[in-house]
Amino acid sequence: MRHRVPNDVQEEHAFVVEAGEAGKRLDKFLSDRLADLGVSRSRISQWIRQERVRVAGALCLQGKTKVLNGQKVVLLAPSLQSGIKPEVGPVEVVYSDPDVVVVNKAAGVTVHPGTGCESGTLVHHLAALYPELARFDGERPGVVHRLDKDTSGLLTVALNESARLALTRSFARREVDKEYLTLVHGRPEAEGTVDHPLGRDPQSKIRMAVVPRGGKEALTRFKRVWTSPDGRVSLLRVRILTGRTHQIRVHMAYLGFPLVGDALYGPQAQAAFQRSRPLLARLAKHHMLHAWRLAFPHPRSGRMVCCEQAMPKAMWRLVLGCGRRVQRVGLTGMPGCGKSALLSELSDRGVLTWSADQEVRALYAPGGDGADLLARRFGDEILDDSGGVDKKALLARMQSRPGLHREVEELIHPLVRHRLEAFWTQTGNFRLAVAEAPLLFEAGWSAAREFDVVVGVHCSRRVRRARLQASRGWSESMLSGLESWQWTPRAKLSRCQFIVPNDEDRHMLARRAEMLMELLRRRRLRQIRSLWQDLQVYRHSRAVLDP
Ligand SMILES: CC(C)(COP(=O)(O)OP(=O)(O)OC[C@H]1O[C@@H](n2cnc3c(N)ncnc32)[C@H](O)[C@@H]1O)[C@@H](O)C(=O)NCCC(=O)NCCS
Ligand SMILES: Nc1ncnc2c1ncn2[C@@H]1O[C@H](COP(=O)(O)OP(=O)(O)OP(=O)(O)O)[C@@H](O)[C@H]1O
Repeated sequence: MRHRVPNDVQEEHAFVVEAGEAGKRLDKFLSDRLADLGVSRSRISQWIRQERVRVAGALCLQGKTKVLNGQKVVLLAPSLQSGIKPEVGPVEVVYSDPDVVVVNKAAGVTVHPGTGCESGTLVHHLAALYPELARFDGERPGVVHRLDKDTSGLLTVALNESARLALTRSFARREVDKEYLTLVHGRPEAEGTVDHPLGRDPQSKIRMAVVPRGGKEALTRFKRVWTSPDGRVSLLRVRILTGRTHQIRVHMAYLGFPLVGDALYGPQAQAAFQRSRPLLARLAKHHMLHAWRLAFPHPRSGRMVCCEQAMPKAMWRLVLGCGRRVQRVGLTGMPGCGKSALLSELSDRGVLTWSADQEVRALYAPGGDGADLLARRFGDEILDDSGGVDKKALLARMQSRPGLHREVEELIHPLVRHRLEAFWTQTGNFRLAVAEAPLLFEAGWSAAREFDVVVGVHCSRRVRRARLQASRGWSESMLSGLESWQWTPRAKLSRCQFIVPNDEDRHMLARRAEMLMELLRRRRLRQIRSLWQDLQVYRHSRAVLDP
């Protein structure tokens, strides 16, 4: 009878059983002899069943058959070459040994070939560096887990079959600790878990979605590590306990915090980001997701291999860019202390400035919103001939009716605050912006949301009184009347981070303005340094094998 020889036979391996091997099972004998090639026992059993093995000239279909001393065992194995043609290309190896290699995949690189991507993938480049990968068949040589094309970070690849099996087992048993870093729009809770099944989006062929029925179980945990001062962007550490397609992207978008750069799951947030921070948005060409930490038991020794990979440059530059915003300084103090004088010294030195009193003047001008509101409340007699607010008349009313000043403030302060908010959004590339507001604390603007720092100007009442008398002709009763509507000097100054004394002349005030600018600059640098320190751990790479 003629034996059927598989027609794809490519390689013949012939061995003679030695005395020490006699009595071994055939499959065990072959797997020991082929160990260097990284061929698994299950692959050998398959070959035996496929009639590829002859013992002493006879076809043998039983792996359990015992081999005898001196017998010739011939295996007609299919080619052990993989379908991947090695290509020289960039690969950043983070860790490697004879069994396993860990690489830092760049965003935009596909891991293995698939439809529409036949060459130039990471495994093509790896095959050029590690010829042993050619022993795997198929198009995913050594690949034991995956990273999406646009996700960057750590990827483990097995270099032989037994390592592949061991690593696949470790992943299945969740012995692998894999953590991602991601930048999302908005400010999620300090930490959270998303437990919603995922399936194909019924409305789109390319999207996944949280689906009410028929989805696959999906569990994502995150911790927020940093949020930009304007609350627009946060950096998260994320672990996924299941590995569904686009899991992190879909789950975070579902919570309302899509990934920065993710036009598929966060098109609106991305468009808004592009509008408000066009230069920064250019850094987010793809979604900001980076597999930064990977720890797995070594497939041979079982010792943990721990790798950490710094976040990519574009992601770090985005964090820094979003972390750096104009320093918002509030300036306040008692009437006549010299707020406007200090503001003009700062403005002369290139600082961007804003003044509540000037905004009130604009609001009170003919046709202004303030004039309109006050006229509706008090009638046209509060307006002068041009249609603007008659400030003398208004002040006289405020002084004559106790409590009326509060009513005026309640009408006017929201308008002023609105203009202050608009001012913060128009600070362009300025590092420092100072907003003068006599009633900053009284109006409730002291919250950290409005200002990074509040500066108080102080000078003795005697000096204030004299200056106001000389410059504005204010009487003692005028001054004390306005003061009675304000907090005391002590209450104001105790809430300020910096105090600028102003009892001396203008020359001295100019020097103090320069000193203040220097102190504010140092404070800005300290804040940037502390951001660097807080996020230091995500900017360094290391690979260690635990003892
Ligand atoms: C009282 C008004 C008519 C006086 O106008 P005028 O042009 O003469 O002075 P100006 O607006 O430049 O204010 C001068 C100083 O007065 C003091 N002052 C002004 N308004 C108030 C007030 N409501 N309570 C206490 N002090 C005040 C501040 O120290 C201010 O710097 C005017 O300030 C006003 O309408 N104030 C109510 C709105 C307000 O609270 N403005 C303060 C800034 S938000
Ligand atoms: N160091 C100084 N030396 C001399 N004059 C000064 C000095 N500082 C301020 N002045 C003058 O004192 C007056 C009051 O100062 P300024 O208008 O700056 O005070 P303010 O705090 O803005 O007061 P208000 O709250 O009433 O608007 C102005 O005429 C100003 O030119």
